[in-house]
Amino acid sequence: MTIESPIPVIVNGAGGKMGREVIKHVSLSKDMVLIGAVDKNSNYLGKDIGELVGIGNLEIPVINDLESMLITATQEKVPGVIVDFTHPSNVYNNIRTAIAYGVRPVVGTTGGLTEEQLKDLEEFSDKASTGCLVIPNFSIGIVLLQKAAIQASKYFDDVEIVESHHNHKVDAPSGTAIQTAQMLSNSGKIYNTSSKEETETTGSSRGCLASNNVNIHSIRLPGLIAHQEVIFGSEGQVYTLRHDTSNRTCYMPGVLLAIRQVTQLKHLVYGLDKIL
Ligand SMILES: NC(=O)C1=CN([C@@H]2O[C@H](COP(=O)(O)OP(=O)(O)OC[C@H]3O[C@@H](n4cnc5c(N)ncnc54)[C@H](OP(=O)(O)O)[C@@H]3O)[C@@H](O)[C@H]2O)C=CC1
Ligand SMILES: O=C(O)C1=N[C@H](C(=O)O)C[C@H](O)C1
Repeated sequence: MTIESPIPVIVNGAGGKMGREVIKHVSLSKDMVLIGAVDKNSNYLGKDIGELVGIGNLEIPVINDLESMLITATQEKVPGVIVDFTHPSNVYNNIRTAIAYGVRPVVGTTGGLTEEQLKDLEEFSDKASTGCLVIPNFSIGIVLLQKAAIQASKYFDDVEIVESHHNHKVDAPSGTAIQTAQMLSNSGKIYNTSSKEETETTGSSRGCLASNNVNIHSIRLPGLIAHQEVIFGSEGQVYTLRHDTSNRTCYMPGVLLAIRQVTQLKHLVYGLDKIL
């Protein structure tokens, strides 16, 4: 019987809301070993990440130097994985740098990749034969909502998305809403053509127009975590699909699955639905 080495995992954005959950769950997973915690927030630098997230000393200080962490990962027996929950402004560079070092990225950060950048990363990952997962939403509930929305879109020609998040979110619309609109558009259908030509008295009252004319509306309020409604309408009826996040642990089964799956991949995959 061969005993497989645990997957070495680095968490980037380790001190943030998502990073802290990932640290806890990776530390509890027998087939993974946490080797590093990166965060640029100076409040966390030098502190032990285990102490910071409340699970006891792990002897892993938070550092700000991503590249030196990636070099450390290359010295491990098996290829490492880096989980990124940071900020839209740096995510493209983080992914490229990780792939260049042969460390597989699992990316949850939203709002930071243009279509061109995603395409470039696809090519780069392919050339390097290094797996990469870019996942706008790690919850199973959203995957199921999106599947139901694709079904419903065969019968409804009018649809709008309302996404609501906590007021610390920096990107709008949410990555999940953009992905949902893209999924609804894969059929080629152009939505909402029945609406009258409109005048917006105050700017953007009708939200933004995403793929194939799907409107997305973004709400930001304290007290919210992450919520999405996909609302279909036709003559005499409204059909609403809704997902609510009450706790960030809902993302963790998806994150752990992604860490395991990315080690088996040699190219970039977009979306949790593709690896379930
Ligand atoms: N895919 C999914 O299922 C989910 C995705 N997300 C996405 O994940 C991202 C993070 O969310 P969340 O944890 O709530 O955000 P937080 O702001 O709570 O955490 C992000 C952390 O990363 C740090 N950071 C910012 N820039 C860098 C950098 N260049 N290098 C290293 N660390 C950095 C931040 O520091 P500082 O405080 O100084 O900015 C902070 O400590 C967002 O894009 C969000 O939309 C969130 C939930 C689920
Ligand atoms: O910032 C968040 O919180 C979330 N971001 C992701 C997104 O933009 O879709 C996923 C989830 O909605 C939570």
